[in-house]
Amino acid sequence: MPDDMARPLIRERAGGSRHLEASMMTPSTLLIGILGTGDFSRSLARRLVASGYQVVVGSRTPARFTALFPEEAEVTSQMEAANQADLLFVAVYPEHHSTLVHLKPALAGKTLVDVSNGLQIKQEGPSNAQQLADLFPESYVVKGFNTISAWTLQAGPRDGSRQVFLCSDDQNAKSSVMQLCRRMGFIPVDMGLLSSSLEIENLPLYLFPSWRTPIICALALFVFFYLYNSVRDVLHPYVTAKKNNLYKLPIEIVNITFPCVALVMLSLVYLPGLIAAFLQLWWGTKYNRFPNWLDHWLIQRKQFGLCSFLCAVLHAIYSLCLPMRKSARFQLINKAYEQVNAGHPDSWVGEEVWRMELYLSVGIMALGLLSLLAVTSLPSVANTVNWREFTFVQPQTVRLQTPPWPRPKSFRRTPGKVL
Ligand SMILES: NC(=O)C1=CN([C@@H]2O[C@H](COP(=O)(O)OP(=O)(O)OC[C@H]3O[C@@H](n4cnc5c(N)ncnc54)[C@H](OP(=O)(O)O)[C@@H]3O)[C@@H](O)[C@H]2O)C=CC1
Ligand SMILES: [Fe+3]
Repeated sequence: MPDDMARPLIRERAGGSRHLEASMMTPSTLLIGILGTGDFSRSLARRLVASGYQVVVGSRTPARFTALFPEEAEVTSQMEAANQADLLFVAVYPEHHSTLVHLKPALAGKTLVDVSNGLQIKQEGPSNAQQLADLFPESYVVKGFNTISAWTLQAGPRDGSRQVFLCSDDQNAKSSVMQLCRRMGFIPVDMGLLSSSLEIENLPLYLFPSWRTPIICALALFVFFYLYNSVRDVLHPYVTAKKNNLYKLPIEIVNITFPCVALVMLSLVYLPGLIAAFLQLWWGTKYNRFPNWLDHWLIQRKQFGLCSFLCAVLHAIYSLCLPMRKSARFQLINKAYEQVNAGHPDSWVGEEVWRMELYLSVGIMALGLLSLLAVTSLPSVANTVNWREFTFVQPQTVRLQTPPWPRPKSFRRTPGKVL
């Protein structure tokens, strides 16, 4: 039995376990074309080949780029690719779409996937996809894949961005692209008709869309509490007792401001849920739509929570670093005492204290941000690791797609027999 135990449950192909996904799929008869040989095209070709598709790439100068594509993909002229392929990705910048018009007869009746992105957010159409549809009225244009980077395509959909937003005026064309999308390991999201393409093209241009309000909120609260604490702990003692507490501004005041912000932000995580529950009780139904502001607030609860967590982490780091500051202060005061004792009344210690406070607060801030970065990048690192390589459990796709073994006799095909 030792030999049996040593044999792996899932047999590796010559190319290694990374090809497992492709090997489990039925060989596709669909020939996928890609126009353009840029970064996106190369990554897409790799992904399609790995997903079991036949790929033909159309280039203006095919000989120059053949070596950059996987062996299984054929690199040929644009016309040849347009003639051969059943479905084509247009991986060419939108300003060059018009240079493809000579392919119109070859592309008639075929599905064109427009992957292009805009350079700036557009509020009004026509979108790139609509312009492409106007250029090729006899083809079926599907908008999609523009939110997936060339890097994600190449690495495989293991990190967070797995959703592919698709839209088209032709239901069949959209369905075939959705199927292709699933086989490549992505999750298609149907966005309806081609008129939604403007929205899809704008998506990658929004920078952290759901973070804006929570970050503005956190900053506004920080400023408010910082001013309040400065007035209470620095200005008030100065006015009433002529006590100089200015040294507290860079570290101590910041340190007591963070928990205030963290607590208020945490309450902002729970508050919209309570308001929503109250509204539902008030209406007596859960089928009414919430007002827009509440809807947005509910969606951004995670970001509010993470901002609150950031403030709590910074507070913890500041608190841990306070003893460090106290010992440095002690040493400085000691030096000042020695200087005064030695007959130098104009001591430089005041300036030194300021410098020390400044360095310390900048250092602590950097430390806090770095630790937060490390914490937030952990989930994506965890996603990038291929856990299958560490487990002995067969992935579900394998169990679902391998036929039962040994097959019942009645299911076996007799070679040469016409059914
Ligand atoms: N890179 C990315 O991560 C992403 C890119 N996209 C979209 O994919 C499309 C392609 O992007 P990308 O691959 O990065 O761009 P590249 O500049 O790397 O490639 C563009 C390709 O277009 C082809 N092309 C065809 N006609 C022309 C022409 N007249 N002038 C210049 N080039 C032409 C060229 O191939 P050849 O010379 O062989 O004809 C060229 O390699 C763009 O619309 C972009 O918005 C979308 C999401 C992510
Ligand atoms: Fe505390």
